[in-house]
Amino acid sequence: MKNKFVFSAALSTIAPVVLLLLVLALPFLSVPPFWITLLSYVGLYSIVALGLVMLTGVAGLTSFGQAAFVGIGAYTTAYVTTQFGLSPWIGLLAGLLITGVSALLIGAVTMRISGHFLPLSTIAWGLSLYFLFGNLESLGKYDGIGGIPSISLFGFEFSSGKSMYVLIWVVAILALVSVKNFLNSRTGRAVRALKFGYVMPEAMGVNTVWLKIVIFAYAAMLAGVSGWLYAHLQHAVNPTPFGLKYGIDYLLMVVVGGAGYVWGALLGAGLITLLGNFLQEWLPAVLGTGGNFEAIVFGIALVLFLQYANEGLWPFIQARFPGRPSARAPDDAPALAHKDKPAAGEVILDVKDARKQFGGLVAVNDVSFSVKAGEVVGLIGPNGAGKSTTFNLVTGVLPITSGAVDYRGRSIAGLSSRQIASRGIARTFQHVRLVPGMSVLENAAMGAYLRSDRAAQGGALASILRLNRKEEDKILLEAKRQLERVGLGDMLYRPAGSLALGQQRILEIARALCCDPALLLLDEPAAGLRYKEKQALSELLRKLRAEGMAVLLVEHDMDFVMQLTDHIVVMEFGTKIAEGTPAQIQVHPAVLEAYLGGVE
Ligand SMILES: Nc1ncnc2c1ncn2[C@@H]1O[C@H](COP(=O)(O)OP(=O)(O)OP(=O)(O)O)[C@@H](O)[C@H]1O
Repeated sequence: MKNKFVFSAALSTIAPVVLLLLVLALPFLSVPPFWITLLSYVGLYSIVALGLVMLTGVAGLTSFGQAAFVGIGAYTTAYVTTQFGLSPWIGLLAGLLITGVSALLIGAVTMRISGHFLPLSTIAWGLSLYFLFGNLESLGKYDGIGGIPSISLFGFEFSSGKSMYVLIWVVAILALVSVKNFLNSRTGRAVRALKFGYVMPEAMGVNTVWLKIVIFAYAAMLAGVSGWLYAHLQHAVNPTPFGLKYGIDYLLMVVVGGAGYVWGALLGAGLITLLGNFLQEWLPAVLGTGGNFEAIVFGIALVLFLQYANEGLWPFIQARFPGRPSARAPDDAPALAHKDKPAAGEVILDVKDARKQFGGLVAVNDVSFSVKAGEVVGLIGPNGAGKSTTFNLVTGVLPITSGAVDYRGRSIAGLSSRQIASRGIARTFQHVRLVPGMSVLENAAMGAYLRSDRAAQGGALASILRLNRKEEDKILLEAKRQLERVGLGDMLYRPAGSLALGQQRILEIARALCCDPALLLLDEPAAGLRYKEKQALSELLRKLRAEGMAVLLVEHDMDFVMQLTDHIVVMEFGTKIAEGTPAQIQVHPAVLEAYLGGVE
């Protein structure tokens, strides 16, 4: 196992270096200039596609507007170098600034939009920018801007096709490494979770709206860099390559290559560029020049890929590699800081007259109960009794209508899930919410999102530059410790999706433990588990209770609840109908009435 990891980790580090060497060697071989130019375009498109892999493939945010950001990068440098005679490097900085700021502004509006509205808004954005480029007098209208100078560095001028080819590919490889580093970090793991809904990452403390804006800006800036290189390769810009058609082509590249894989960006950019070039020559010869047949072929290819290979081609190549490189826990690292824990018996959670109304429906009707440290409390009741709603009031998923929820003496009513998580309340979900393709270790590490020292992490930029290794080691070691604590220590590197349901539920508990909680909220933890799995879960929760953890669980499995809990709260039609020890609840007339419809 260890050897396999060393090999695949080495492979993932070596691959970009091998690619770089190949790229640098090519101009010295007698490759025809035509191929050098074509490969330069593959590099330019790869840079844009890498941003899209992160945005669309990994985070699930479809954007048709990337070509417009390429346009901003290209037009900015074209304008400042030709109008003001400034250096292309100033053009790059100005381009990055304008792309970044416009992406932050557009992102702040569009990233709150969900479903089909997001892709639609990116289409609108792509179209409007295209027409803006084409209609502004200062940008040369549809003729564009010509006479753009070459980039020069330390006296060397990138004026030849070969030198630009090398520069483009060095940038493309740096972009690849940056995106890979980013996705393999604390913030990157949160990005990888976005596609599977926002409730789980928010419960781990992730500000999902801000994170989406950050990756939108990151992808836009990569597109802007590509535009900068394009302008200085072509020495001229016009609106055509920044229109919607190119926005669609970028998406096609990512879908064909493998939307969820960084190497898929390069593969897709290569294949679509070569195919496009081939079709441009071949189709008019066969079908005549009367129609835009290339677009039709690409359209058909897109439909076929989405239908039959929606993961793209990269997974087929990756299957030939021995194991997937992933984050690995170190053998040793300093421990993460943790909060003071309450003394056994201290009231941790105090719910007082909590009320939740959905319009006229009172889902939770002035319910009160409390949970102490070192105690397991069960919240039970027939379907529709209001258990999940109560749970959601405590975890901040739903705003409370009236009443109070105090955690360790301080009100948490009205706080967001993020803020509640930061106080020390961790939760699991009724329907398991894991990132299936991510390893067990990385899934658990999501729980430690709020625990790392963010100043040391430095956020996204530190991840990109790999300045986050010490913090990463601490987080991954903590994840490993918690997984060992719950008995999943020998499954660290398996994809979470390959685990049995029982193990997935236990993994959710390990992830919750990584939050360093004093209160654990478990939503139907025994649902769908086999007898043996339930026993293992019971044993684990007993162990946690003995360590002083407070546990509140919503559960339908009466045997499980009766054997495990210290105290039970029973709800029916939103109201608390009984409360007491398992023995008291089992003979409580109101409970028997609620469950059995009355006893004689
Ligand atoms: N978002 C919502 N909007 C409107 N009504 C809701 C909403 N969520 C829950 N309800 C209603 O509130 C009541 C309590 O639902 P809740 O899901 O809390 O019950 P439960 O005890 O958890 O049930 P189950 O055991 O089936 O999960 C139900 O009548 C439900 O239809």
